[in-house]
This record gives sequence, structure tokens and C-alpha cells, in this order.
Amino acid sequence: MTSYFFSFEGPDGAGKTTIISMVESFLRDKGWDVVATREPGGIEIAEKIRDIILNPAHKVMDGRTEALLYAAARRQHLVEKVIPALKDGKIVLCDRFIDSSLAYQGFARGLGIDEVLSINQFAIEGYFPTLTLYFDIDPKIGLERIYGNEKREINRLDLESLSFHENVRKGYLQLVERFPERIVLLDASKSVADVFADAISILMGNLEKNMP
Ligand SMILES: Nc1ncnc2c1ncn2[C@@H]1O[C@H](COP(=O)(O)OP(=O)(O)O)[C@@H](O)[C@H]1O
Ligand SMILES: Cc1cn([C@H]2C[C@H](O)[C@@H](COP(=O)(O)OP(=O)(O)O)O2)c(=O)[nH]c1=O
Repeated sequence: MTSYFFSFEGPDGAGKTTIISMVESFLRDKGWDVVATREPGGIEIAEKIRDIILNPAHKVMDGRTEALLYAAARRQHLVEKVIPALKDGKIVLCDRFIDSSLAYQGFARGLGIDEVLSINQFAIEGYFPTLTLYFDIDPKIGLERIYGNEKREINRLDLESLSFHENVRKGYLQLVERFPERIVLLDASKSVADVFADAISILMGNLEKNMP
């Protein structure tokens, strides 16, 4: 059975959460069975790990500790929620997955993309996304969007310097080059409607290509 595991990636404030909820409603209206989830979190254990990682008070957290915690949350979320949904033939929409660790911890934190990739290969045991939509945005714009939204929690990563977030983007752009068969870049600076239209045309292209 073809599995439809779609991950959504990008710098903070790129618009992933907004677009995922629109994609979820669109696919449901078309009769698809969809599970939308997020990282870090998605299930109880991983949400608890999320609280540890993102707590702004945890300023002393070591970079490798951070990478290992994200990978641990990923493993539990994968085995408890993602794999069962894929086995049931559902479409899984995941707000962040392995590429976030490669861009944030591997590149921007300086731990090394390959080092963080090997931790995560242990965690995901080959369960890479079928397709990853990378929402490309100038981090300055993304952060302005976040700070302009009083409802949104400001987490420990949001508080990193602008140069850190610029390196996150650079890391993602390296991943687009490295995994061209899996990662598709979208221009997330467009309007919500235009970004949604771009996302849907890419996802429907993949779904129709693999229709039974
Ligand atoms: N294309 C867009 N143009 C302008 N504002 C946007 C766009 N997409 C999302 N936003 C707004 O930016 C903020 C961050 O969006 P969100 O979807 O939470 O981003 P992310 O999940 O990537 O951090 C929200 O207030 C959202 O309404
Ligand atoms: C999943 C994951 C997230 N992150 C970061 C990205 C975000 O700053 C934060 C997750 O918070 P989130 O609420 O997803 O931020 P946003 O909505 O802006 O995407 O953790 C990593 O550094 N590594 C990871 O593996």
C-alpha cells in the first residue's frame, strides 16, 4: 500500500501551521482520511519532551542534548501515531519532522548535518517522509509574523538571534539541494491563498501519481 507521509518544514513563522490546517480540511472534504500532527509533540510523551526543550528557562541546555531530545520525541511520535496511521492507509500531515533537526541542530547549532542525520536514522528506522514541503521565507519576516501574533507562544528557539534563524534557512536550502527527490521548495512570502494553492498542487500531484 502506498503511504502518504507529508512533512511541512521551514523557519519559524513561515506559515506551516496555517497551511497544514487548510490542507487538512481540503483533503477531508475530498474524502481522504487524514491525520494532522506536529513535532515536537503530537502524543503525550513527546509533548512532555517538547515542554522540556522549548521552555525559555532552560537556557543551559546543551546542543547535543537538544538534538537527542528532539530525536527521542520523534521516535515516540513515529511509533505511537505516524506509523499506525500510515498502516491504516491514512494521509499523515506532519508539521515538522527530521529536516527540522538537520537544519536547526545540524546546521544552525553547528553539530553537523550528517551527525544529526545519524542520530535520527536510529530514531526513524527508514521512515522518511514521502514528500516534504519546505516553506522558504526570510527569517526576519517569519519572526515578525510570530511577534505580531499575540496568541502564539514565544518559545526558547524563537528567542535565538536573527543570525541563528538565518542559518536555519541556509541549512534548509542545503537540504533542498541534497534531497531534491523528496523536498520541494515553496515561496512562503506569498499570500496565504497563494501558498495554499502551491501546496495543494504539489500534494495532489503526488497523490494522483500514486493513486491505486
Ligand atoms: N502567507 C502568509 N502571509 C502573511 N502572514 C502569514 C502567512 N502565513 C501565515 N501567516 C501568519 O503568520 C503567523 C505564523 O504562522 P504559522 O502558520 O503559525 O507559522 P509556522 O507554523 O510556520 O511558525 C500567524 O499569525 C499566521 O496567521
Ligand atoms: C521538530 C524540531 C523543531 N525545532 C524547533 C523549531 C521551532 O523553533 C521549535 C518548534 O516550535 P514550533 O511551535 O513548531 O515553532 P513554529 O511554529 O515557529 O514552527 O523547535 C528544532 O529545532 N528541531 C526539531 O527537530
